[in-house]
Amino acid sequence: MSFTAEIWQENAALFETIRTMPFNQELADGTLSQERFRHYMIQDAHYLIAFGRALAVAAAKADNTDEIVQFAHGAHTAIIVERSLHADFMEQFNVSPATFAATPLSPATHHYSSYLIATAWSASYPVVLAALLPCFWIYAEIGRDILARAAKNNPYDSWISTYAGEEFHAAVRGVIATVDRVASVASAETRRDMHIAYTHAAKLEWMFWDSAYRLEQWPV
Ligand SMILES: Cc1ncc(C[n+]2csc(CCO)c2C)c(N)n1
Repeated sequence: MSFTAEIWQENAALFETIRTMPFNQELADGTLSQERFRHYMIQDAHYLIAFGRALAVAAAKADNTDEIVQFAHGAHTAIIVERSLHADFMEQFNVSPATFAATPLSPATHHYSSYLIATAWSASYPVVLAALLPCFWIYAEIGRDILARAAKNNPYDSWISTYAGEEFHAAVRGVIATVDRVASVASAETRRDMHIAYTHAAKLEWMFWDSAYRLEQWPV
């Protein structure tokens, strides 16, 4: 079994919890409130900037030129996606630039963003990649799962098609292949740390969606 197949299997219950959580169920059936989607989108714009930075650090740590290109391109894409959130969704769901500028990172976004950036700078290349993998892989699987059961005329259609689309899936297959390559030459100790990083980031994906559903704010 490949390293990534093993990681997927180990985290299968967590994926099922994410797949069936209220945010994703309501996103699929089109009943998710605009207020919750708006909260998610603003936080996602913050998150994507941190994710882009972490990918750029991964590119700088890469073992070979193909992987420098792969992750530098990923960093570029994360920022393009962040900008398109402003140009398309925020426009459509009435989030003005002033509202975005006045909304700080929520506790969950702050936690996930800080974890990725700290890991990118301080961990070894294989562990950095394992921490970045859930963001790609879980979104690809959630995107396809939601597309398969999405209601007709779902107001969130364009969000769903981004993550269910072939272009995104091709990029995800590329990241999975790189993680398998890196794991195949890593020590047992590094592979163990990769498992820990993957599970940690996957839990933060759950927390991110859950916090949007709860319209999470700072308690003080
Ligand atoms: C919390 C959160 N996690 C994952 C993604 C998905 N995602 C966004 S950009 C990107 C890679 C592009 O380089 C991926 C996989 C998201 N949007 N928000």
